[in-house]
Amino acid sequence: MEGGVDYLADERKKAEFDVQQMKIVWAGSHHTFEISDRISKLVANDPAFSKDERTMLPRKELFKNTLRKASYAWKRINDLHLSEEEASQLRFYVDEPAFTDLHWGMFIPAIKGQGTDEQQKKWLPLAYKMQIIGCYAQTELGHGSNVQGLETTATFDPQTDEFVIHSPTLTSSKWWPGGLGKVSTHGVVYARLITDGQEHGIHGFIVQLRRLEDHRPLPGIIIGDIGMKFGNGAYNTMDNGVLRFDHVRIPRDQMLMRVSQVTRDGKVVQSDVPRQLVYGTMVYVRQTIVQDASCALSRAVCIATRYSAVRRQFGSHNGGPETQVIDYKTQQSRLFPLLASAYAFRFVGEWLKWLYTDVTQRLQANDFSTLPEAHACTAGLKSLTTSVTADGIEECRKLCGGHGYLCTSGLPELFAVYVPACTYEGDNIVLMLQVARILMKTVSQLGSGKLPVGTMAYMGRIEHLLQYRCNVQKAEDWLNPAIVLEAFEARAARMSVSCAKKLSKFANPEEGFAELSADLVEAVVAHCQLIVVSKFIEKLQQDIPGKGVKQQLKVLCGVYYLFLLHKHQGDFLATSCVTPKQASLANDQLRVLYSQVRPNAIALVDAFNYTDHFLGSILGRYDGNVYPKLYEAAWKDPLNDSVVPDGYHQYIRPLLKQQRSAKL
Ligand SMILES: CCCCCCCC/C=C\CCCC(=O)SCCNC(=O)CCNC(=O)[C@H](O)C(C)(C)COP(=O)(O)OP(=O)(O)OC[C@H]1O[C@@H](n2cnc3c(N)ncnc32)[C@H](O)[C@@H]1OP(=O)(O)O
Ligand SMILES: Cc1cc2nc3c(=O)[nH]c(=O)nc-3n(C[C@H](O)[C@H](O)[C@H](O)COP(=O)(O)OP(=O)(O)OC[C@H]3O[C@@H](n4cnc5c(N)ncnc54)[C@H](O)[C@@H]3O)c2cc1C
Repeated sequence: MEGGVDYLADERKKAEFDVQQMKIVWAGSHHTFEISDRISKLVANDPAFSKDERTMLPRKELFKNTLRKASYAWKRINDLHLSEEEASQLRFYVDEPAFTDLHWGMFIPAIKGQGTDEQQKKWLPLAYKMQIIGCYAQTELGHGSNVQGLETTATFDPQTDEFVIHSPTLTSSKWWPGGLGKVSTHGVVYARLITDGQEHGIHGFIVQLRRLEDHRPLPGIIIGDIGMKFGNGAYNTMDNGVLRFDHVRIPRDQMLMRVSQVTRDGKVVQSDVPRQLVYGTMVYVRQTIVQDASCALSRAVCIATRYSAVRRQFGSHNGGPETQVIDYKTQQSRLFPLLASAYAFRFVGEWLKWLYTDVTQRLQANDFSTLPEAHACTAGLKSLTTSVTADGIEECRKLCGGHGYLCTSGLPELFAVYVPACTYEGDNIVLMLQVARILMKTVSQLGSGKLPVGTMAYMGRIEHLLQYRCNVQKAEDWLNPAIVLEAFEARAARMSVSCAKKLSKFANPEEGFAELSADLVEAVVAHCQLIVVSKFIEKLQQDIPGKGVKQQLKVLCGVYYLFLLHKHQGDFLATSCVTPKQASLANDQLRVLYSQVRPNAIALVDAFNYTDHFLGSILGRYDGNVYPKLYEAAWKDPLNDSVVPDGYHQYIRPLLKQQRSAKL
């Protein structure tokens, strides 16, 4: 893959499986592997996409550099006639948050999902050619999670056949939309629809924000960037923006009208599409965020695993080499569950993509029956995977000791870029509580004859799950997927039923829900972990070619669920799903699996097929040549440009002089 001496060659020789085949499993297919391999190399080999100085640039330079890269990327996409899939891979491997993420990831999907055929025909060609650039302007200074609480108004004026978009208060200023601050010419703006003095809820409107001639804001529009965010480089390449409207007029046909229409005389007509489709873009993006979680986590794990094999501490015998830190059981027990989680999230992300595609096809045929399942799965899995990934990146930084704290390890920037995923596209707790509502509704309907479907189907066997007793006798019994699935199902079902029972004691269900919300979130976590475990197990039922590939995946699947069982043994014991003895056997089996991962660890992270450019980490270099490169990089820091620092004469010399004269 990369040239030069391979300091990890001995580790690579230990692999017990076909790494090339694992790369294809990770990519999803031969086709996606070929594209991602080719495009990642194309980006890595082009100096215009260098990331070397990103964490050292002041904001204005950083932002301009992002604009340069985005414009160059667009030129490459067109010059090379890249397909939509190849273009999106190219943007991914450029690896720099930019306005284009929101243009392609939210603006266009919002028009596709909520616009009528005519609206799509009018706006999409302009957007596809980037003749207009769009953002998704929903969140306000005063309201983000509570979408129904948004204050921006869109009042229909029947005299002129226009909507008047207005920000009535400071807190109604749009605040956060990516790409809005400095770039977008247009936005899908969410506002309260008012016709004839009556409110009709939140709807999306296509609003032009800047003149196409000179990029100045249109009359009545105040627009800018909201300021620096957490971390060096990181998400500061993005112009998250603020936007205010002073009675800005747009034609009536710029309200996205798939869900509801406003007629020429100001009547609001609901189509038979459910109103929740106004939230459809969020469902789409949450699904992509789950896929993205496996990328971010695998990247951190790749860095920490390679470095753990390079790094040696203690244990030298007769002057021989010290022990590789990856051989410490504590290191393995922190690192390998994250490696297993990266694979688990990959497969659940793959499944969620399938689910989303299926729901979209059904929606097109006016079948809305699977929308609640799509909402529950995307909301729950987005929350679970982003929380684990953000914590996992930080754990990987700690696994790299002191060097992990250097920007050249790539981990601080990765964490800073990634951690807002726990907040954007729905705060993780708020989304978990959405799933909790759906779980409680499902439990309350048990026995009514309405069978739970999709990922809640296991609740249909509630009687059995409430009586279930785990029959694990010895550690290896924990390798039986059927036993594991039942234990996870019973735990999730019992936690939900327990919450439902407590809820039923409250006279006011909303009060009960608020009071029990922390317990409800725990029940949702159990439910979502069950989904991930079951999708991993399902993946193993497929035909997976390649020497030893399936076996490695079985080991990783075992690590994933046994680690969860160990970490959450309080839940499993409290719900009597396992006995203390069985929990202890699970932990014994987990240690056995760690020792099976160990020889394959480097090959398992090689299977992600990341270039050194994409990893952006000296510690994670493919060749393991860490120390000379760390040493070399230190001298490139601008602080080392001069031997005597700027400020010496002003601040250090007078200090030293003063101490000398005090002594004399
Ligand atoms: C390759 C492409 C990559 C592109 C992406 C790049 C990433 C870029 C990085 C960052 C982008 C970040 C962008 C943003 O952050 S945009 C803003 C996101 N904002 C949010 O997510 C807000 C979160 N809040 C909400 O979603 C909602 O307000 C709410 C929490 C769900 C509450 O809403 P509301 O009060 O209206 O609803 P109820 O709780 O009363 O529920 C009513 C019924 O509706 C159902 N429901 C709720 N949401 C949905 C949905 N999304 N889809 C379908 N159904 C939904 C809910 O279950 C209730 O159903 P019931 O049957 O009980 O009536
Ligand atoms: C980097 C970044 C990019 C973004 N990009 C965009 C964008 O492109 N477009 C856009 O429109 N928005 C964007 N956003 C906004 C984002 O969607 C919101 O920040 C997010 O939805 C969370 O809402 P909030 O900020 O109002 O949090 P709040 O809701 O104010 O959350 C604050 C705290 O209150 C808790 N909380 C809130 N409600 C409840 C409840 N009912 N029960 C229990 N606890 C609760 C939360 O858990 C949290 O701990 C972006 C945000 C970030 C950070």
